Amino acid sequence: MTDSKIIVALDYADAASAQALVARLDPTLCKLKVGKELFTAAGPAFVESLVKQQYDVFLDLKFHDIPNTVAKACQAAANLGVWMLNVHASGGLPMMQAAREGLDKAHGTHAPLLIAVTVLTSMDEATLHTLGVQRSLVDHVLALATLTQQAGLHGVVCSAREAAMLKQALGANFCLVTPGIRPPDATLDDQTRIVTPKEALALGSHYLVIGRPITQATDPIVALNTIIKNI
Ligand SMILES: O=c1ccn([C@@H]2O[C@H](COP(=O)(O)O)[C@@H](O)[C@H]2O)c(=O)[nH]1
Repeated sequence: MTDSKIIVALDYADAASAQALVARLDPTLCKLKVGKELFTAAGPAFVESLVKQQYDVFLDLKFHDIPNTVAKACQAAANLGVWMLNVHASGGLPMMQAAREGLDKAHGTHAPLLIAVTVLTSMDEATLHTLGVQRSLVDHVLALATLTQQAGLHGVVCSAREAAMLKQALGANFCLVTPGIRPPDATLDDQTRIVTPKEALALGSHYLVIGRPITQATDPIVALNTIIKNI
């Protein structure tokens, strides 16, 4: 277990490419995130291999289904030994409560942190409105995060732009995990609600999820160390 606040998103097409980077990293330097691309390609065995290499692993599969299915999926994820996993808050209170209860049954005191995605950091307010959501993006994030806290989850995925507001509304212990992190000179890619690493921590993010600014850099280790130095 490292106290690093950086979670490197291992968004690779296969286990070999991901492992090539992992072998150059150090579990004391950062945590790792496995998302839909790598999990679909490499499966649970690769997640377990990262855990065996002493990494804290965030399994970012964003479960969203009927409560029973999500509860069982969370149990299966917990059995891989991951440090954190997530569901979509828009699955609603019964789904999130079932997820939490599923984890309680699976792992007792060693249960992973369970968090919920509010509004994806790629999404802006106009896109949110096309889904029929009429309130502002910030109000929607707050409503989903409040529901997540009511369900007894440990925190949320949000943009660091919403971190200060959520910290004030839901308390300093409610975990804020923020993707959409971009160093000052980085490209936006498909993210819209971006924040620099230093600013994200100042705003109250507990963990920064960083993918392409590290993985697509000419030298990912140099990119990671530069970010660490700047924060
Ligand atoms: O709202 C969200 C939720 C998850 N993500 C994930 O984080 C990383 C970000 O990667 P970058 O390359 O730094 O953009 C990626 O794995 C997403 O699936 C997110 O971006 N936003």
